[in-house]
Amino acid sequence: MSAIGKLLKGQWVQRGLASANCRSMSSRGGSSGGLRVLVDMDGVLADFEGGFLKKFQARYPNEPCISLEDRRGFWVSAQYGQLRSDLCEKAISIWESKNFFIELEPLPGAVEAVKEMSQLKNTDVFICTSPIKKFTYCPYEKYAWVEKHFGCDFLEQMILTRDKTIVSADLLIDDRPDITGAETRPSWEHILFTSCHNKHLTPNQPIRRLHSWADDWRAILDSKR
Ligand SMILES: O=c1ccn([C@@H]2O[C@H](COP(=O)(O)O)[C@@H](O)[C@H]2O)c(=O)[nH]1
Ligand SMILES: [Mg+2]
Repeated sequence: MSAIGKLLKGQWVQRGLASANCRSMSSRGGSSGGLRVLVDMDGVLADFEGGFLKKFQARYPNEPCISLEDRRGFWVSAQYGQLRSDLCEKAISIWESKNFFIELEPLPGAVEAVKEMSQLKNTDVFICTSPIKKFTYCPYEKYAWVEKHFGCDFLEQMILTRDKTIVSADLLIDDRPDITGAETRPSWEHILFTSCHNKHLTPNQPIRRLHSWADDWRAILDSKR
């Protein structure tokens, strides 16, 4: 049976019931016409790196792994592949598995900060995240994660795209250092969110950082108003 067939037969029908209260009209949505902020999900709101390491160690207890302290580079799979070539596929198998994305823990202060940000006057907040191409679980679970931590009204603010350069905004808060795509001059300023994989990095271009959600994100927003 195709992946879509399986989804329609099982997962969506079953889990869709859990979200029945999200079917009604939302009170969110629309735009204030003010500052537009895109907030990435993996590595900014959700603890992708911590969740990955925990599940990798649980599934492959006899394989070597890379501590968060030793992580370098955005691509987890690439660093595991350098450690030993077959570990690349094993790493990928972790985030391709059911319940990987939904079970990620929020990063400290992330949910509180984004809820507060979205309540600010003249401020429109969107969660902008890239799904993996193996779509069986990831896109569904990303929506479910936002519903779980922010409530169903926030689903109006979701943008799933593998090319963030074509999304127009004032700011993009994202842990990936190199964000490229079809648009060579994106409208947003990229604020690099510090993560275990990028904290040692000195980017070629000057780039502002948000070191954590305890850092002064309000000042960054105000600097663009
Ligand atoms: O080695 C890796 C690490 C992460 N991914 C996936 O990339 C995206 C990252 O999304 P962002 O919106 O840039 O945070 C996410 O879906 C990870 O699962 C990967 O494919 N390989
Ligand atoms: Mg990210």
